[in-house]
Amino acid sequence: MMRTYHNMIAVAGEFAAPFRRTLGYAVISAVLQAAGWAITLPLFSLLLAPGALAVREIVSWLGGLIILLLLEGLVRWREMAFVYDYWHRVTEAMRQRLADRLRAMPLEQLARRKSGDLATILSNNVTFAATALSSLATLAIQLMVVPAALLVLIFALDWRLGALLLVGALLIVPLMLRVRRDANQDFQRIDEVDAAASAAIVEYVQGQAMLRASGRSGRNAPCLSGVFAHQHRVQHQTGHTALLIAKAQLILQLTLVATVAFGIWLSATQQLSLASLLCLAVLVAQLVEPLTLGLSMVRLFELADAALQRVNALYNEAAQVTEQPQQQPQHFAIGLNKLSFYYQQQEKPAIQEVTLHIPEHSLTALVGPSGGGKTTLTRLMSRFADPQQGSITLGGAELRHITPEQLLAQVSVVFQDVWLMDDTLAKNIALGRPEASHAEIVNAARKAHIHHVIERLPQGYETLAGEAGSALSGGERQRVAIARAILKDAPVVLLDEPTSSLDSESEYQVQKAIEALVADKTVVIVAHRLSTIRAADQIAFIDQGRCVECGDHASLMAIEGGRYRALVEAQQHTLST
Ligand SMILES: Nc1ncnc2c1ncn2[C@@H]1O[C@H](COP(=O)(O)OP(=O)(O)OP(=O)(O)O)[C@@H](O)[C@H]1O
Repeated sequence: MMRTYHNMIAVAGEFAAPFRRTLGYAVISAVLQAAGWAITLPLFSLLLAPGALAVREIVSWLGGLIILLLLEGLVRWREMAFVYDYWHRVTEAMRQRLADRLRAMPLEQLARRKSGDLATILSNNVTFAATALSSLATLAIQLMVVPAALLVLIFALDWRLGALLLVGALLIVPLMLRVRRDANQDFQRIDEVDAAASAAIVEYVQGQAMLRASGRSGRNAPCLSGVFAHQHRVQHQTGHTALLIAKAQLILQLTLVATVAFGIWLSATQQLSLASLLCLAVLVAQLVEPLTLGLSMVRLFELADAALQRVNALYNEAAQVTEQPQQQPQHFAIGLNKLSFYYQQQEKPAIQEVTLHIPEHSLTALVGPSGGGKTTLTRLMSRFADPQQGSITLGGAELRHITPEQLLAQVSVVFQDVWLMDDTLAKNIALGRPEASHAEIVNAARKAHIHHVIERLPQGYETLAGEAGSALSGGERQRVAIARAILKDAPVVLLDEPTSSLDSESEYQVQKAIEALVADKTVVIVAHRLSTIRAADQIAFIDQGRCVECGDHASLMAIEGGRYRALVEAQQHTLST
């Protein structure tokens, strides 16, 4: 219970104070409600008293009851204010905080999480967590405080009646603890299979072209097979808690009936007044609803608890921090100093003790066999993740000490998979410099050799990327990304395999676009086509995470039995055959 409360306070964030206040109101209104029912005892006593009716006293008790009801309505109104005033704000703030948290998470950590899982947290779990704060928490208080207060009143009527009820309530405690524990585990499993199903659907939709080509786009698609059946199995298995709840409800009903029967016997044997018996009947009748409703809602409370835990766990994920003291890059040379890096859960390092100096305004090409570590090196230069050993500097400042805003302002990246956001092509190009004028956007597109392609589209620069996506070839998408980098005009450019899998015309166009982008910049390019990087200032040959050779084309070709030389000769041989 306390864990759930702490999770609620953590999730409420800046709204924790009004939330606490609302819980206070919920307690007060529940106590007022129970106090109202307590008035039935003096009323029944007066009504059943022998002799003339004590009208004045009856009216004053009724007046007291009306005041209590008015007070309760007033407090409940304040309580509801949280639901109406804050619900949307809490939901929005929660999503905003989670988005901030995702932004602060190292990209490597983010890439490891399934997108379906994150989507579930940001949509379903946030909605449920907000519902838990806005209405379930106060409902839970109502369902606990009202029966507790009624139990105290029944004890006051006759301690034996109270004790009987208490024993019945204690009998169901172990059952309910089991329901809570099982339901909590169930909902975590349900969340996991739901997230897996969402991820599978995303994969199924994105991979349609490939699946249709291989004749596996139907129910037997590899990404879907088994996912829904597993989801159904898990949902079915998790239904057993409903049986436990029904058992607890039965025990409770029997206890209530036994209490009333015991009260009748006490009254028949002159141990309980008739007024007390009538009052007992009223109090027991008031107990039925909150107790049965409370029991049937335990699963819902646990579902909310699971949502709170998942939202909180994401809040608490490690963030990539800017270490103190903050440093400013003094120039645009890059230094890799004894750099080593492991991907999570990988035994072999992807990068091992790489030391490389990339001078300002120079072109450095990374070459080597597939899986050697070239992409990882460029990713580390944009602080995709922090290296476990060694350091990377930009202009003499360590990346860990540069704020993300400053780093992003200095570095443009064009990676293998060009990502276009769901907006117009103009907005996509202006992503790195939203304040750019239309003329500047067109100018960047011209330099990137993509202007004539965009102009031919019916909506031109106003074409939505989603619609343009299917009309743009791989090379054209890359040129949109290059136009984006040209417009941003950052002094450092990281390019990852921009010429992979293109026909020769597209490759020529992309090459021209790159030439426009890299002039006067510090450039690191991952290259497979060695012909295009002969003029590079330096070429680093990366294999098994190590920099095994480094120099310009001529000096590397001069190494007898050198790795770069062997690669060039192998490519020349392939081209000539
Ligand atoms: N996200 C990841 N998680 C775990 N291991 C990874 C990840 N990305 C890459 N690796 C591993 O790190 C090593 C280096 O990969 P990297 O992609 O940097 O090589 P590369 O030289 O760029 O290869 P290619 O030329 O094929 O793109 C490989 O062993 C690869 O399997």
